[in-house]
Amino acid sequence: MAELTDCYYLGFDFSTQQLKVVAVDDSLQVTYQSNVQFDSDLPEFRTQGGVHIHENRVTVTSPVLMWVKALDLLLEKMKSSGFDFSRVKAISGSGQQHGNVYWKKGARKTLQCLDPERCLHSLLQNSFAVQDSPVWMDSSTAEQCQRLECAVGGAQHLADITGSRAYERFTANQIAKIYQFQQDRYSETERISLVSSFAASLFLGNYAPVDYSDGKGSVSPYFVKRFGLPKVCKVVAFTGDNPGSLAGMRLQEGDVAVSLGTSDTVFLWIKEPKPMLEGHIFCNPVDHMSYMALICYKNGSLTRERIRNVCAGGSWEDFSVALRSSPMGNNGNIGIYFDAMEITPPAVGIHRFNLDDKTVAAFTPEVEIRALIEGQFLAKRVHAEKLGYRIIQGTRVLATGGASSNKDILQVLSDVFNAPVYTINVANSSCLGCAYRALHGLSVDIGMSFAEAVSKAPEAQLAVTPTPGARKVYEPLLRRYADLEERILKHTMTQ
Ligand SMILES: Nc1ncnc2c1ncn2[C@@H]1O[C@H](COP(=O)(O)OP(=O)(O)O)[C@@H](O)[C@H]1O
Ligand SMILES: O=C(CO)[C@@H](O)[C@H](O)COP(=O)(O)O
Repeated sequence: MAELTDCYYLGFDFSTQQLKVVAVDDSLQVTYQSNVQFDSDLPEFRTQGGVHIHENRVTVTSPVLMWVKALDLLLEKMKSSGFDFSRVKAISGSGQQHGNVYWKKGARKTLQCLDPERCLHSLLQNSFAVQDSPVWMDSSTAEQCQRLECAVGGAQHLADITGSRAYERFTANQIAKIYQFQQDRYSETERISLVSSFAASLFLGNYAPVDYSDGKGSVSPYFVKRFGLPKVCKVVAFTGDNPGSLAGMRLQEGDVAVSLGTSDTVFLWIKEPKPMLEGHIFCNPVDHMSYMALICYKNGSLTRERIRNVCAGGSWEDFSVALRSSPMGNNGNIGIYFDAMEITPPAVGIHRFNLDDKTVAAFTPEVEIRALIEGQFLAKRVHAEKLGYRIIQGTRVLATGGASSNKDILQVLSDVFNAPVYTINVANSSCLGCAYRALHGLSVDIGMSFAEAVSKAPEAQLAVTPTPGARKVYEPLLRRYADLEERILKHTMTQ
């Protein structure tokens, strides 16, 4: 078989609201990007923000066939735009973390002999025992979490052995709930995948193991015949979208990454894991001797969109004008906006406070917008510091996710963290990281490290620096924010 030249490496991201793809070439330049938006491109699934929020408000699912159909659509889109699949040497990808997929008995056989004349969606229609996959926004498994912590010997012990206490969105608790309430579906299930390993399974034409940093297999003959991928194309293990972003931003120890996607997350590259009752320790996707620490916030972009709609007529430009024309520190007004039950901390409701920490019923639109953005970033810094993280001289904040395209939001981030904020020039760092992982996956056998494999990749660019005087404004606000959040949490727990 002749060696492929001028190769491409593909990174896919099955995130909450969309499926995205990035292609890079051998010199790590991005050559292609595209996406499929679940709500608008696949309206037949009637999702909002890519999900269905059930009547009880705590159960949140996505139709598994929507993800399959999105892949059909994206690949067809690539084909009709002339994308040359024959040059693809390796594929990797990521998925929103924790979401789980239940393959029905017989599905493996179906995956192994897919007819290239037909789309995946029609071929896999009957391959799932549970049609509505629980996703990371779900918080309906409090009972299962309690039982798990009890069985294991307490929340801290569970964190010590797994990296996290029991969180409602985590897959084990979701599986326990399906086992408890949908016995028939559970017994029809032949394999449970994460969203990431489910996506890898589609490309492999067989079940992929759950995130394993450097495993790889050959692409399914289905994609060779239908899209012209080379037979030698490898599928490199898919991972979670946040680990994918860590790879895409080429995070270094000492940096702090802030992802502003559907969820907001803060994550760090760490060497010494110290599991606590808040936050998570995950495997590091590019270095098996290191870890990543992560804190997740549920009320991210969707809350920003709601406030934009109410206070800025639905325009990000007007939202930005409000941020630019209001002072740092918002004249002492603080807002905490938990539209849905938050993950960090587990509290709910909209809470506005004036300069004297007195509750107020409403803010003017301009104050509301700044209160939201400042509140979100104060929360990120307060919780990162609770986990022991310190902003020091030389700290870089690396921002990614949809809202990182908004410089005025990044300015507030830089001011609250009192550190420079950097971005990479590809909106989806997870796709990019997975394209890098695809490339690296081909050279792990010769012992090449991820850092070596991507040493030629473009560096993150400085986006904004802190406004002079920011530290003086935000230091007291950080203390006030922590106290106010504590007050809300106590109130939530006594209700
Ligand atoms: N100019 C902007 N300012 C603020 N937020 C934005 C802007 N453009 C897009 N977004 C936000 O980005 C979000 C999508 O981010 P993305 O990282 O693509 O999400 P996900 O990967 O979870 O699907 C949208 O919900 C939207 O609110
Ligand atoms: O639950 C978590 C992380 O633990 C979320 O960050 C999900 O991974 C969803 O990611 P986005 O679609 O918001 O990027």
